[in-house]
Amino acid sequence: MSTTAPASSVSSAIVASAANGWRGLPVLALAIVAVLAASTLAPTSGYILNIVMQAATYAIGVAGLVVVLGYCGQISLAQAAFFGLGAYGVGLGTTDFHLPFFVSLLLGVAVATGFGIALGLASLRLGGHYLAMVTISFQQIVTLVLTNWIGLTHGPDGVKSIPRPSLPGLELDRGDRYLALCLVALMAVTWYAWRLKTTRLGRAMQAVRDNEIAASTCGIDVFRTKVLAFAISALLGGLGGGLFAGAFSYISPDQFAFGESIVLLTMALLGGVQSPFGALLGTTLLVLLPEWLRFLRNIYLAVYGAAVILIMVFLPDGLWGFVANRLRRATPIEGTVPPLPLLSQTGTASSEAALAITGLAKHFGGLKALDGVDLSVRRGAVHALIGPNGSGKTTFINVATGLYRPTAGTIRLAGQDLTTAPAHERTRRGLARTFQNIRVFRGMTVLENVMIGAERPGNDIAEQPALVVSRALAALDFVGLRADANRLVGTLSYGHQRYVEIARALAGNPHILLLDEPAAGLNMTEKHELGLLLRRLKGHGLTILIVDHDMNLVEQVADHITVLNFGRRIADGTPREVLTDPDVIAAYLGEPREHALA
Ligand SMILES: Nc1ncnc2c1ncn2[C@@H]1O[C@H](COP(=O)(O)OP(=O)(O)OP(=O)(O)O)[C@@H](O)[C@H]1O
Repeated sequence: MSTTAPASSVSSAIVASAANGWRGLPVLALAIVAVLAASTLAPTSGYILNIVMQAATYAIGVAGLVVVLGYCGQISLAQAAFFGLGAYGVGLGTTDFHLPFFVSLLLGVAVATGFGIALGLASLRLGGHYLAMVTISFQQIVTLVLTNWIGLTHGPDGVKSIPRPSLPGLELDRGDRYLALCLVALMAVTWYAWRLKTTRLGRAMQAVRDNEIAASTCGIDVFRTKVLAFAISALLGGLGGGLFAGAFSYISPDQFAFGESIVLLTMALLGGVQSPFGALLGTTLLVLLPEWLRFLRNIYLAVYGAAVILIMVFLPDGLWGFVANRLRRATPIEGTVPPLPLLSQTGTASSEAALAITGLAKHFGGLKALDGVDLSVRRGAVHALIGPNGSGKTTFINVATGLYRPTAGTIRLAGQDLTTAPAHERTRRGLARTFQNIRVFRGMTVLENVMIGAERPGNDIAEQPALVVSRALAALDFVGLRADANRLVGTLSYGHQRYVEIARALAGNPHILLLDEPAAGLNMTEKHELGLLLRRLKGHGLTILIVDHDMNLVEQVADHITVLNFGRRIADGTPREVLTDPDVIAAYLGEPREHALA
């Protein structure tokens, strides 16, 4: 079957870049060797060493912000708290509990990660500013505990004489060697964060950042993704803090207070929060800038602040983002790919119900947006749902796809009851949709958008990165957007963004596709092209439920029509039966459709 065919006919470099970040591993290995060699030239103690050590350990913590904020879009103002938990893990573990350095580091990182998961769990109920407030509160609690639980933390006096580690045959007590350890950890973390962006989890995070609702209807478990982002971010914060404690041998609560979280956030934003290289750049600059500007004596803080504000106002993507955007080239992807599996289906409808909905009701307070609607979409058929504005069509699609909980009724997909299943679970079972108001992932390329569709849990190739790329390219081929694969999706026209949504849905090889007003906002030419596309899909036997006001489009493709009015079903049958129905003419059409009468 075509689904298991290799993607070798597509440029392997493109497939690798889009699907597999392991390619950076040899570079990482070389860089580590270079750093180890260069570190022998570093001073064993002193000012320069301390500055570089500070930048390296901070940058590890800032990489955590890249994951949680840059990739996943969740504002965390508690990174200094995680940094502090890692630092105190090492500080207290090595001095008071006499544990080996690396065991203490592991404990500190584990505690930080545990609290990171707990904060992530808060995202189930809270989002945006409220979640940010929770992270601030957590930050303050950690500072208070570090300051006031004197019996454990030594309070404001902090922890002194923190030792550095030693490995068999390698004494890391010397400054240059410990610096080498920090730099190796930094490079590994930077590589990991960079690679994460091109993995399935990284794409899921970016999808959640760009559009949570669309992400959930692409099969992404939004809550789990956020918790993972918080966990990884806290883990990296704890790691940076643990190494920081060993670097300076003394820690105190004020080093991990709220102000430091702001400093870490500023580092990420200044360099470019969507790239670990940006975070590295921002951290290096913010550690070095105050040192460089010291000759300005009393006004250096003002100049420093002004420089940071100017850069952030005029370069909203940060310094790295600014350069990366300039260098971005949307090169087309050459080569052939296996066709979409749906193209091998037959074009005949069966009597079996792909989607069976009975007695569906959705009430918003006293408003009955849906009131006991029955609707059955036959496998292989194109079923249209029409009705006047406000009759409940979009609500129907939202309830069917799990974005709204129904007030009453049942929803069965291929015989399975999904009435209470969350949106991502329905997508896993093969339900795909597009939106009336386009919902694409704006920070990502066209190809990445469609890859997220191909990675739908339950899709046969979801776990195989190279095949995900070729499936996404096949879907783009189908809608005619292959040449735009490497463009940022937001640069496409409105009509083409709709096609990206359709390609995203098709790449997941769905059992049924729900199209919510696909012709809305399109011009006449685009509507004509959309009609042709839908006819091609119909020809391949894809089961489709389409909502639209464009009766020409509906007449072109529909095998069956259901009409809603005030949330109730007023007609259901073949296009000829429905479009000549006096109730439908009175409620919606205004006058009989000529084609239907012919
Ligand atoms: N989240 C919501 N909260 C409250 N009322 C809602 C909500 N969503 C929809 N409604 C109401 O439910 C009714 C049906 O709206 P819906 O958007 O489903 O209609 P529609 O048939 O899709 O309309 P249109 O063709 O204009 O898109 C409307 O009265 C609308 O105001």
